[in-house]
Amino acid sequence: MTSANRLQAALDLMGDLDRVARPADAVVSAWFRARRKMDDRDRGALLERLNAILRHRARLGWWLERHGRPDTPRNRLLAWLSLGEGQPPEQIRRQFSGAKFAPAPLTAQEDTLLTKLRGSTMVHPAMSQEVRLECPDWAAEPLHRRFGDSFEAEMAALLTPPTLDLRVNTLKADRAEVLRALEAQDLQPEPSGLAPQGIRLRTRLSLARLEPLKSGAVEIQDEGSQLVAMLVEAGPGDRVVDFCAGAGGKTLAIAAQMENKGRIIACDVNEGRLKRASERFRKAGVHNAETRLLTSETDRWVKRHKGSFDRVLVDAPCSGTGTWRRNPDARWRAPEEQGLDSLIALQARILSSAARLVKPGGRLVYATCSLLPEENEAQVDAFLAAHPDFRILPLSEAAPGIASAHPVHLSLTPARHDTDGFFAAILLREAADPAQA
Ligand SMILES: C[S@@+](CC[C@H](N)C(=O)[O-])C[C@H]1O[C@@H](n2cnc3c(N)ncnc32)[C@H](O)[C@@H]1O
Repeated sequence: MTSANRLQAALDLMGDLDRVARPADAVVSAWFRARRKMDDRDRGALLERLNAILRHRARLGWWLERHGRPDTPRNRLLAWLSLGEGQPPEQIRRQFSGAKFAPAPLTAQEDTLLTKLRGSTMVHPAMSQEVRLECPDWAAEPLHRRFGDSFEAEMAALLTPPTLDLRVNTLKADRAEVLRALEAQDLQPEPSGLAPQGIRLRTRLSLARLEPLKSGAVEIQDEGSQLVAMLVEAGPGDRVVDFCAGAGGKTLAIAAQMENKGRIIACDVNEGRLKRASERFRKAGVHNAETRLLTSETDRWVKRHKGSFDRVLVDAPCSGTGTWRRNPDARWRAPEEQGLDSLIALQARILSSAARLVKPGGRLVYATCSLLPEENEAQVDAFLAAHPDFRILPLSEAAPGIASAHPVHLSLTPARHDTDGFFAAILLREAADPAQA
């Protein structure tokens, strides 16, 4: 592809992203599926540019507004080429040639925009802190409250490109063996600092090159997510529920901890995700997991299985504020679709319903990939106030090796831990007979 063809491809994809109200990664996957023949290098370059534009969305919008131009894919791309890539107007003009598979020539207004942007840098002193740090209005107040003096550092960390984290599937391989295989491919793998089965890759690569991924010896999973699954501490033979299992990322990690013994039930209200989970179980060699589609969090199945499980994980639907490194577009979508308040109410209902499944003496883990206190500790406090038969197991007792950003619960933040933002609270149900405890 020529550089002009790559720009036209970026415009097509940005147009789809603006039109389709779905997460960027889903839109991008669909777009590439329809263009399977695209060269790996073109694909990599396109993705890199697109992600950079997504990570600079507020700042690019600020510049367009300053110069009285609407925030369209074309204007955004022009502003990016000028401010982000430092391309001079004449170079941009040459690529917007109107030739086949190249963008249409610049209009007079677009040309003026480039002239005005020439010599400016991405950040301007008149920008608010929120624009400079790409923090949407809906999340600014709770994030300031959560981070105080660390707000700037945490928001800046959320703007860095994510690393690629892998979890070794101990049903098929061990970490030393996978590390050796990745080293042999010259991928410079590093064992994760906190997750015992984690491996971090910092070199950019096409996933098609990752042999252990094809064989099911590793899964892609952020280190924070691996730690949440670890806190469930499910053992071989346990009966476990992963209540909001989605496509089974944490179910897979828990099943491996259980050495394929016992039973883990992956529940969700989304049939498509559970289908993907089943496929992943097969590929990973997991035999002790099954899926259960729920009609809602109060499905009759929950009532029928009250008090039946040793471990229950609630990986609740949330604002996803902790995953902005990976999903930069999520800032500008979620959770306005359903509203933060209704999301918080849903989390409370899910937690309280899933808690019924826990045996006396059993463990309930409530987790989110949110950084907002109202989805995390406030949610746990409200649950405990309404459920006196549960108490907290402090992280310092459950996993003393993890230096959390919260005194009692697991709280991982991008600036402190170089992981996605994650929260998890471990709740124990009092044993009916104190001797059981
Ligand atoms: C954070 S995601 C789960 C991610 C998954 N555990 C993983 O590790 O890959 C939250 C999940 O909650 C599910 N969900 C939403 N409402 C629910 C409800 N009322 N009951 C159960 N699950 C629900 C969503 O479909 C979504 O898959």
